[in-house]
Order: sequence, then structure tokens, then C-alpha cells
Amino acid sequence: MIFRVKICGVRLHSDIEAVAAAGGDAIGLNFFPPSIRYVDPDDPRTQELSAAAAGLGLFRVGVFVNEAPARIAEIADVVGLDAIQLHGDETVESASQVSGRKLRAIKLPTGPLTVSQIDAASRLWIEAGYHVLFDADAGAAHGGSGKTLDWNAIAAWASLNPSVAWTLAGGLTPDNLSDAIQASSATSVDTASGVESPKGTKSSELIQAFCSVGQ
Ligand SMILES: O=C(O)c1ccccc1N[C@@H]1O[C@H](COP(=O)(O)O)[C@@H](O)[C@H]1O
Repeated sequence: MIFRVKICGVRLHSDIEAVAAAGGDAIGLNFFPPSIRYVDPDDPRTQELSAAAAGLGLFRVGVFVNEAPARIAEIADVVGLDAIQLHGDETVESASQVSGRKLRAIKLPTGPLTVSQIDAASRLWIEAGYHVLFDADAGAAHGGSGKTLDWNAIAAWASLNPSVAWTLAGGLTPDNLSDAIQASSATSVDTASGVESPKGTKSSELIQAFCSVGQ
């Protein structure tokens, strides 16, 4: 498993300290400029944040949306990343130019889903060796919407794909995580907005509550 609990969109040392203290094992650094959770890869403070996360034993995922492969490689090098999360409109072909350990966000509509819908959206990426992360389609925002998915349909898909490693994202909060895990059978979870108060500001209390359910 790539990670059990990822807290995405961290921006401060207090955020990563809260993740480590709560038993989370991964963080996401968001490199999509329009996001409220964006961190500047060229700012030495981002590089220090990433180094500190590694020092705490956290797995560091860089979140990218439609970024050029050469720029992703540059950022991974300067910031220090353990994996790349592609969360935009990349194709399997364009993404093949990105090197390193890779996750692919499979953005699914909210509302009822079918197994074949999930399969159609994820199959090529799984065959290409990606770890898939199921998220709710956020349109132009691409992610961080706080919207949830059809967890029962994901469980049905997962039971037919027992050897595929995957992560559940999309609107997960300390309040719904237990139900989400039970319904979906997820063993790896990811959240951004669900541990913030106000939006865009991580809450140590919510991180603690989320990680204690997710472990
Ligand atoms: O968080 C963002 O702002 C974001 C922007 C663009 C692409 C991905 C983004 N975050 C990812 O979206 C999921 C779900 O977010 P949420 O929990 O529903 O708020 C999050 O886990 C990040 O991986």
C-alpha cells in the first residue's frame, strides 16, 4: 500500500507536525496555482516544509494539474517528492513522460455509479501501472471540492479488482470517514478540505480526528 492516510494541501510546519503526531503517513503538496492550497515550489519555505515532512517519516505526494512533464521533474527535484499525483486532464500518453512513482486521480461524477463506469474511467491507468485515487469530479477546480462518491459502487468495483491498489478521496471528513471506509472497503484514504477550518486552513484537531479513524 502506498499510504494509509494522506492529508492533502498542507502549507505549514504545524500541519505536517499534526499529521505525524496523529499517525497519518502521507502529505500532499499542491502545485496547482489556482488552488487555495497552492504552495510555491520555488519558495525555499516549501522546500523546507518538504524536508521537514521527510524528517517526520511522511510520504510526500506532489499534486499537479496539467503541468508539463519537464516542470514536474524540476519541481520533484527541487522540492523533494516521493510520488507524483496527476489530477488534471492528462492522458496516459502524455503522462508517460512523467517519471517517478505515480498516482492518477480518477474523477468520477457524484451520484450513483456503476462498476462499469468506474472500470472504464480507471482501466487504462491501472494497466499503465498507476495507483488510482478515486475523487469526485470538481470541474474546473479539478479537486478539493468536498464532494463525496458512491462508496458502495466503489466497493463493488474493488471486490472485482482485488489486486488493484487504490485510494478513496472526495469529501472525506472525520465525521463520515468511518462510514466511507465501511461502505467502500478502502484501506487508503485522502482528504483536503475535510480537515480544514476555515476552508484553506488545516485544523490540527480535525487532522487528529481524521487520522484516528483512518488508521
Ligand atoms: O485540494 C485542492 O485544492 C486540489 C486542487 C486541484 C487538484 C486536486 C486537489 N486536491 C485533491 O482533491 C482531493 C479531494 O479533496 P476534498 O477532500 O474533497 O477536499 C484531495 O484529497 C486532494 O488529493
